[in-house]
Amino acid sequence: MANAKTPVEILTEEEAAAELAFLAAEIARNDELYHGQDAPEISDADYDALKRRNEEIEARFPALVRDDSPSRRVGSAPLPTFAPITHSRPMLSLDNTFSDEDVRDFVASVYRFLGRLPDDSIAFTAEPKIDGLSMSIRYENGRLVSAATRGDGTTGENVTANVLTIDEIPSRLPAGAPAVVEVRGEVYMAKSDFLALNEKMAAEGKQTYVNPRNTAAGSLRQLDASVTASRKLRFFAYAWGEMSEMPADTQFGMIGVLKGWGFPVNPMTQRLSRVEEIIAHYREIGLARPDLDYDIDGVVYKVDELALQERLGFRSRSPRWATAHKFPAEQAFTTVEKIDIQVGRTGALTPVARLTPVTVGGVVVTNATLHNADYIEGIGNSGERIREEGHDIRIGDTVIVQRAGDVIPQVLDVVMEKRPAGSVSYEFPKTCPVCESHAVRERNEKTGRLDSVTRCTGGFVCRAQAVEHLKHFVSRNAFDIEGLGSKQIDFFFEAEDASLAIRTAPDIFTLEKRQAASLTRLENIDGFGKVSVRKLYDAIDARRSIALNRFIYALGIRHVGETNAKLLARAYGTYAAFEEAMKASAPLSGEAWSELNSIDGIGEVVARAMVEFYKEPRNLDVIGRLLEEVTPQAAEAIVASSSPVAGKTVVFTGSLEKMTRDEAKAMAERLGAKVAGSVSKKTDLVVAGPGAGSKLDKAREFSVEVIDEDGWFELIKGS
Ligand SMILES: NC(=O)c1ccc[n+]([C@@H]2O[C@H](COP(=O)([O-])OP(=O)(O)OC[C@H]3O[C@@H](n4cnc5c(N)ncnc54)[C@H](O)[C@@H]3O)[C@@H](O)[C@H]2O)c1
Ligand SMILES: [Zn+2]
Repeated sequence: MANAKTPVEILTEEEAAAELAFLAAEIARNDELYHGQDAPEISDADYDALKRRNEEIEARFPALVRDDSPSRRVGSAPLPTFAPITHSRPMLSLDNTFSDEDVRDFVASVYRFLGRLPDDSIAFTAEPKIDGLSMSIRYENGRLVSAATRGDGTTGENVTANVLTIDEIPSRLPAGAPAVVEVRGEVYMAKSDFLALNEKMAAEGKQTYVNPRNTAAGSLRQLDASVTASRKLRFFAYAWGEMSEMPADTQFGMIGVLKGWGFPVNPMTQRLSRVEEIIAHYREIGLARPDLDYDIDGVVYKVDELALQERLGFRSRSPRWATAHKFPAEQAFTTVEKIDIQVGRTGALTPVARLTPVTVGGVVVTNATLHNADYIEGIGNSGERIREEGHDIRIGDTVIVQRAGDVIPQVLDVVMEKRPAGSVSYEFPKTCPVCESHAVRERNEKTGRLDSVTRCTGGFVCRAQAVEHLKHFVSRNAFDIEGLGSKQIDFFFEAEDASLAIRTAPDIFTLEKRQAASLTRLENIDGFGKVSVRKLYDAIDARRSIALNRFIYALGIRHVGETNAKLLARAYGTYAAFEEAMKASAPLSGEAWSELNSIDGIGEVVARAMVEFYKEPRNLDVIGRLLEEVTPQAAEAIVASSSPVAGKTVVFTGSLEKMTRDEAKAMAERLGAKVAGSVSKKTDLVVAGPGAGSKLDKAREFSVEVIDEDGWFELIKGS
């Protein structure tokens, strides 16, 4: 029996008929999923391949073309949930071209049809093909009266209420517009709005959407128009239906008219006449594509002169005067050759799929991130199933990879039919591949779910973590040592010679001393020279004194980023006080612990991470050696000593009416006060607005002075 791989040239008539029947049903099914449900099951490239196969077979066996052939149909039937609208003029599809050769053929066919010679110049417009859903919007006497989806090209769905919520679509036309106007174009969702929507869905623990096009279509076809209104849809006008009067006689002229009426039109639309110019514009739009805030899947060429369009006319499902030049698919099939594990600074184990190289949208892809163990198993961040039916990813699997712009390639799905017999599910390592320490997944105390990240417990023992730690230590917001970047760290870390090796941060500061006593000279090594070595030593020496917050940040404690490091430096003032407090917090109770937790901005997760860090003797050893070389400066005392709140610990609570919480905090800190998030024995003053609750009770318990906002302004008056 023939299959989709059998060359069309050798199909028997019987086989061809059977395959055409199969394709008609399969394409109709996918049309319904895509256009009807906004939930396609296969990629656009796969869908286009089915369509092409159908066309090729029909071209060889014209007598077998079926009445229900996909080459004669547009879209899918309108959903019965919406009232039907019969289009005054059909809304058709476009013929596709995939190569420069196809484009030349298209242009030649236009010349041929019109009986023109190649040196008669026929103008074409070239404009991006927006990946949204097409809409026909009817105006009578300047007022929007109805809006319809394309449906099956003849009958669409009445979505007037939904379309009225789209800001970019005018509900009235300016005076002077013809009595009947039908504007056609594409409703779409901006990529940025799509990402924001998905972020919101994820934050609410809801299922996220797959892509902007399906989301736009789904958002528009809502029975409740207020849902549509909340979705920020946009519009590009590029065509028209019934017009009681034509305001222009070219495609390009009509676009100008639509623009004048207040419709957004695409700024990359151009009028060109030579094929080479058309192809050059296609490349230009292709290059701009990753940076556009909306998805496009090709460039549409249309004969510019409307009189010529009329002469060229239509085929059953598309105009003869236009074609869509598609971009190469940004998805492709390849196989997973193996799965490697990378180890980061905090010990996170990240799986990476090594792929058989494949070109995706013009770029060769060899790797794809697999994020974590759950992702490989087919489980998303909130426990939901990802990929179709939660397919897991296995070594040897054929997968669909996708590249969108500069984003790291993703594995979109697994082709289950091609899974090798006897394949086994991937077993995530239980030990670190670099140091062989145990790798664990912590349990989130709040949700009870396992953390998605698997971590190496090796800490300083782990070479991978050690080298990433060093890179963090010298990074821009930490020690920022000029001439000591990621590349140099790799070199020094791997160096065998003891006078060159940098394995932990203190080694950076003993390098010059060790070198002075050694015969292996850094300046003789490729990539270094006398001058650059001297510069490096100077840069290192320049950091022997460093701001406390940078020092704390450089330690690379989990969850302690720049902001937290600043808060800690400010709260403790000196490194000695900071370290002492962290050690004293070890029991996770007592005064030091509650003081740590009362620092505004420092949450319990951060506090715990610091306590853990300071419990580890190896960390203390490294810090001890580091402090022999480096002096963290005491955090600048910002205390305006004359102010009545200088040196005091203040807590703001309740709803403040005369200042925002941030303002209050900044004001207090400027006056030398320390602002805490909760009331403890150490609190000197509580400023309470209306609705202050438990903090007020605490204040009474510790007999802390409580004042209201007015009292606060009275107190600091003049300072
Ligand atoms: N994955 C699937 O299962 C599946 C199923 C059906 C269709 N599809 C995809 O949908 C598309 C086919 O649908 P189609 O029949 O709408 O054909 P089409 O996308 O090839 O072209 C026609 C449509 O392009 C749109 N368009 C965007 N910008 C335009 C412009 N500047 N000028 C004119 N038209 C413009 C219009 O909405 C028009 O109806 C293909 O991309 C196909 O891959 C995918
Ligand atoms: Zn390790």
